[in-house]
Amino acid sequence: MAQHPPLTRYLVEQQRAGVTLDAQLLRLLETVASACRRIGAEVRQGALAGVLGSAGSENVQGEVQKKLDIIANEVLIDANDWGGHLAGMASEEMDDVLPVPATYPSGDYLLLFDPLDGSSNIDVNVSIGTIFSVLKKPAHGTPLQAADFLQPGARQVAAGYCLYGPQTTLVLTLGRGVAMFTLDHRDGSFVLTQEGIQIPPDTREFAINMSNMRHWDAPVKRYVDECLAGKEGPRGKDFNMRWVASMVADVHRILMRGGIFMYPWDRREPAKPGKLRLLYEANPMSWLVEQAGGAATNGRERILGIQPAQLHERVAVVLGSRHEVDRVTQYHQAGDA
Ligand SMILES: O=P(O)(O)OC[C@H]1O[C@](O)(COP(=O)(O)O)[C@@H](O)[C@@H]1O
Ligand SMILES: [Mg+2]
Ligand SMILES: [Mg+2]
Repeated sequence: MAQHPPLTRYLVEQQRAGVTLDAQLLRLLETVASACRRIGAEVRQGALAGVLGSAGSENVQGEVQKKLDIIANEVLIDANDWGGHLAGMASEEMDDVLPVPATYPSGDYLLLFDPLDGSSNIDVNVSIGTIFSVLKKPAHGTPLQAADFLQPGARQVAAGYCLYGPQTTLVLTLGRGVAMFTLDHRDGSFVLTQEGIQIPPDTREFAINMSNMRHWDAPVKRYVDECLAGKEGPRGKDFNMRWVASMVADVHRILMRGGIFMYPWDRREPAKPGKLRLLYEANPMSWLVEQAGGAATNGRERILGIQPAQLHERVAVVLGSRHEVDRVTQYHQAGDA
């Protein structure tokens, strides 16, 4: 293998090594990568391309959409809806699922995405990204329906994200470990720069939005209090804290050097299980983290085992270094007992 093989070569070698990767899935992954390259180009142009600021609209979840949320969503749709590899798409920014238009051949796969993660960071030039998840369309022979997308994360066939930061980085799993590709801006190719990424099981770094502390449940408060107590506390070591407010950047840091990320349920909107979306954010990130030897739960159960009941379902998220995630999960389970 060349020192930095391009994405296509990596995919073909995965296929040869026994990963189930048919021609449609191969095209899908290439297409998502090239859509991310285009989104990344818009991000880099920023004010020069007039892509910053609010779009003046709201998505189905009542969140104000930024111009880039909409642009990224459109780029992903335009790139994917004609190629014969997809049956349909679902996005954080679309109310309903989008079948491939009848004028184009339909494929076997479903693509789910958070087109632009970390929207609050767009206008301040902080890392943002695109998160994606791929499922197989159930073979029921009837037209595409929203229920086709309601599969537990354990059934994903591919998942990843593209981080638009100081470098543009594509991170991917096909169920055999996690690989990272860096965009070579000189020729526009994603090349393999790291394989077999492993998250250390222990960490001294946690990520949570501390401003919500007064709204947390007791197990989360206990865990963070113990971290804050440092060397003198029950953990016997000092912890550091990081919070980018772009899940994609926080998860990338954890894949690179370990840590724990939490966006738990809180009392602000008690009817919502959490802020993050199960299908577009939690499932793909949880699979990546598990594939890198980490763990991901909603505080009580494995995220990848959750049967989704609706498209835009939310979930509490605790993911990262295995021993820390286990600890937070045990604190919840002890509280429930
Ligand atoms: O602003 P808060 O409450 O800290 O939330 C930050 C979280 O919200 C998100 O930005 C949600 O993603 P979107 O930008 O796709 O809505 C996560 O990326 C991040 O972890
Ligand atoms: Mg997001
Ligand atoms: Mg988003």
